[in-house]
Amino acid sequence: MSNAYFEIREPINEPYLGYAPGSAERAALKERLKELKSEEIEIPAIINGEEVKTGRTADVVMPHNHAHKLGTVHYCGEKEVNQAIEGALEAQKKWADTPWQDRVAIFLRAADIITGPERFTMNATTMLAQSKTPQQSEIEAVGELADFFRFNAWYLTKIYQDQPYSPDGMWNRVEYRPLEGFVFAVTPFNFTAIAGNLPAAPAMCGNVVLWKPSPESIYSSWYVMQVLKEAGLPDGVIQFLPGEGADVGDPALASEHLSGLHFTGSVGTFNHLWKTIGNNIEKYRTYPRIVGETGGKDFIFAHKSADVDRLVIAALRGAFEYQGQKCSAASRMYVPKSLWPEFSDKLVAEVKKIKVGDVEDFSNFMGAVISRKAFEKITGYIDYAKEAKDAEIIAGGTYDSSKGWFVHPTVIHTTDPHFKTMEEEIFGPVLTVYVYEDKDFEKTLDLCDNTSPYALTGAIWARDRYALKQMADRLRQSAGNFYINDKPTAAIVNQQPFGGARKSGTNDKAGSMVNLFRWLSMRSMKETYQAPLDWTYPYMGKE
Ligand SMILES: NC(=O)c1ccc[n+]([C@@H]2O[C@H](COP(=O)([O-])OP(=O)(O)OC[C@H]3O[C@@H](n4cnc5c(N)ncnc54)[C@H](O)[C@@H]3O)[C@@H](O)[C@H]2O)c1
Ligand SMILES: N[C@@H](CCC=O)C(=O)O
Repeated sequence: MSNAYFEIREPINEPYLGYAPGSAERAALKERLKELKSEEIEIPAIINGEEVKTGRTADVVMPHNHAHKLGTVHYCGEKEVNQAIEGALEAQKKWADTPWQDRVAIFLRAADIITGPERFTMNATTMLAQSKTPQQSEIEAVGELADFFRFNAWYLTKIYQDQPYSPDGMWNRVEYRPLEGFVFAVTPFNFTAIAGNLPAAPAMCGNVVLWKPSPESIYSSWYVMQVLKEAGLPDGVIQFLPGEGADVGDPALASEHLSGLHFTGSVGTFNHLWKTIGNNIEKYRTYPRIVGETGGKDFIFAHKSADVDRLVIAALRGAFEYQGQKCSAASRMYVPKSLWPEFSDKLVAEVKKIKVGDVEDFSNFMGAVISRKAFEKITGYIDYAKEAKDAEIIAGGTYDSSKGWFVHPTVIHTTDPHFKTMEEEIFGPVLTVYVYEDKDFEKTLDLCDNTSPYALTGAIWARDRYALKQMADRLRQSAGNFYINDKPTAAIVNQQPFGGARKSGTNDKAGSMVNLFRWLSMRSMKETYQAPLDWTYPYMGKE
C-alpha cells in the first residue's frame, strides 16, 4: 500500500425517504416486508467468521403479532465467549496494524450498502423486529446508522491529524493506538443504529470487539452483521454473540483481556456491569474504559409565554413516537396553570386521533411495545395511575395484548410533582403532566431539576427570551441534550451529539470524536535529531 496522505470528504447526513402513498420507495418497502415475513431464518453466532449453532435456541417473534415467528436464534455461553476472545485476540494482530484508510473503507462501504441496495431490508427488518413505523425505522436503521459510520470515519481522520508541537531539534508525534485486548459491546433493543454503532466505533479505531446484541432485537442486529460482512469486515474483528445477558456478560467481563465496555441500556444493567468490572479489577491487564449511556426521565418545561399549538405537537411526538421507547422520550411535563385548559384540550384531541396497530398498516402512528415484560411493566404504571387519588388519566389508559403488545398513548394529569410516573423511567407511551401556578415558575424549575436521578434530554418552551435564559441556566445540569422550543427526541449525528449525565450515563456522546477517543490509547513519541554529547548543565560552570 502506498504511503500517500489520504483524506475523506466531509460527510452530509443521509436524507430520509418519505414513503408517501404512490412513491416507489413505499412499494419497494412493502414488497420487502412481504418477502421477509414469508420466511423463517436461523440466527447463529458468528465467531472468527464461522456460523456457530449452539442448539440452545429461542424463537424470534414480532411484537405486534407475537404468534408470527421470524426465526430462531442460537444463544452463546461461556464456551463460545472464550472461543470468541481467543479468536478476536488473534485477529487483532493483523487488524490493529491495518492502515486506517483500509479500516474505515469497510464502514464507508457498509454505509453505502445500508443506504443503497439493502435500504429496504434495513428498514423492513427493524419494522418487523422492533415494531417501528416506516418513518421511525428510516430515521435510524438507515439514516442514523449510515451517519454513524460515515461521520465516525471522518472524525477519526481529524483525530489522527491532531499532533503535538515540535520545537527545533525534535519531532513530537502522537500515535493513536487501539486498546490492548478486546472491547465488549452490549447493545439495547430499541435502536438498530445504536446496535450497529457500539461495536463498529471501537472496531473502526483498530480494536477487536465482542458484540452481545439484545435478544429482543436480534433479527435486525443479524442483518447489520450481514452488511458488515458484505462490506469486507475481516473475520474475528467483530464477534457476534447472541445470548442472555449474564451468559455472555459474565465470561466476557471475567477475561483478563477486557479493555473496554461500550454499553447502552438500562441503569440497572450498567450498574451491574460496572460493579462486576470493579470486582474483577485485579485481573485485568489494563484498566478497562467504561462507556455507558443509560436511561432517562426526560422533561418538557413550558413557560406561560409558550406557543401552545406547537407545544402540543412536540409533546405528542416527543412522548409517543416509537411507543415512547426512546431513552429521549418526553415522559414528564410541567405546564403553567394559565395554559393548561387550552393545552390539555388540544393535546387530548390530538392524542385521540393516534392510530395504534400493525406497523405494516402505514396509517398507524404507533406499533406495539417490545415484549410481554415491557407490556406488563408499562401497564402496571397505567393501572397504578388509575387507582391513585392524586392522578387522573385524561387520554388513553387502554391496552390489549391478544395479538401484539399494544399500549395506547396515555396522558396522566397529576397534582403531585413527585407522583411515581413523574419520577421513574417507564419506557413506554405514558406522559405525566404536572400543572404549576404561574407564580411558582422558579420553584418549579428547581422541582424539575431535582425530581429525577437522570439527566438525559429536556426541552424548554417559551417565547419570552429572558424566560428561556432563566430556564436554560437553572436546568444546566438536568439534560445532556437540551432543546429550546422543540421536542426532546430525534438527535442527529453531527448535529446534536447524544448522551446524558448523572444516572443517564458517562456522556461520551455517541457519534462524536469524544466517543472515539475512548477507544484509542495515545502513544507520545519524541524523536531527537541531535541528542546531547555532554551530561553537564550551564549552571554547573565555574564562576
Ligand atoms: N442513553 C442512551 O443513549 C440510550 C439509548 C437507548 C436506550 N437507552 C436505555 O436502554 C434501556 C432500554 O434498553 P434495554 O431494555 O435493551 O436495556 P437492558 O439494560 O435491559 O439491556 C441492554 C443490553 O444489556 C444486556 N444485558 C443484560 N444483563 C446483562 C449482563 N449481566 N451482562 C451482559 N449484558 C447484559 C441485554 O441482554 C441487552 O443486550 C432504557 O433504560 C433506555 O433508556 C439509553
Ligand atoms: N438518539 C435518540 C434516542 C436514543 C435512545 O433511545 C434520540 O435522540 O431520540
